[in-house]
Amino acid sequence: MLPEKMRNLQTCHKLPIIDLSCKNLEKGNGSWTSTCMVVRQALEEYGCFEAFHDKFTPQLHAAIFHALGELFDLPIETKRCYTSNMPLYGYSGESVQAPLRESVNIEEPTAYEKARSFTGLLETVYSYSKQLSNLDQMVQRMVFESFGVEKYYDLHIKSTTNLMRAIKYRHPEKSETNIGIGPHVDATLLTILRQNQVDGLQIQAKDGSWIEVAPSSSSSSFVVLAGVAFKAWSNGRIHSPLHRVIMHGDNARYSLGLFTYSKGLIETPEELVDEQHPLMFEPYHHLESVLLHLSAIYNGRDAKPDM
Ligand SMILES: O=C(O)CCC(=O)C(=O)O
Ligand SMILES: [Fe+2]
Repeated sequence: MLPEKMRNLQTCHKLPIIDLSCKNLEKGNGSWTSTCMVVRQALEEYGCFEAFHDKFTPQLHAAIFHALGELFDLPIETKRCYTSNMPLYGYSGESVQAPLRESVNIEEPTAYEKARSFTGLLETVYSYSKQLSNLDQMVQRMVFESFGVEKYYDLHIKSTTNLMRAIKYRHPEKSETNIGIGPHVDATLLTILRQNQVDGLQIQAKDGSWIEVAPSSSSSSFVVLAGVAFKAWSNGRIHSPLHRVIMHGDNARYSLGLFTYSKGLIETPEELVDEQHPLMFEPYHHLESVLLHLSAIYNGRDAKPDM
């Protein structure tokens, strides 16, 4: 019998890869419709896939990860000045729970002015989030279409808001844990992640095994992950996977995430509820409940899931 650690990584799963490049996809054409179904299948089976999207140039990626390196190299006193009125937004330093991890969390809608007045480096990161947001909206539209409820999409997307998170995981010292962030689900609708060349993200498959995510280094590659809000919205059909970051090797890992929330209600469309699929989740105020949850963590109480 293999030790538990190895057994859990023994997996024949491979994360689905989906090409969402605009040159191939036009809303309404055949490949758009079939790609909507492929996105749905990936989110139902894994809650996650690797997306290719051709709008991001290698130059842009080089500039972004260069900016991230400089951002986290700023003195700790400077980073701590990037604060927010909202709990856990702004700069979040290394902690007992995640000793390798620091993050800078930029929230909309005040983000632009604030990021700009803090440092030009954050402005670069924030402008990138605008492009990621287009990808996010495209995936959400595809999900709505794949479930035949596109009539709700426009209203839904108007009420969404994003958090852009820049993360650094330093490599662990010999005596330290190699856990960058422990297993959690995101409370988002969707999370879109882009990393530097250092892997470490793992996604739990439905059978309990961990899939090591090794995205292509192409500037067009992103990891798309469903949060619990999409699971609730879809009446449990979309899977929201546990995921974690494990650090290997000597290099620091940098990642950028776009985290999407609704400022309104998460409510399952009536079309997705019937006798075989009774309502699993009562409607709830998304962002409001996430912020309440964060306040609970902030006040030292134990809470799950992560934001
Ligand atoms: O750094 C990553 O790739 C994952 C980060 C993550 O899961 C989170 O911040 O919720
Ligand atoms: Fe996460």
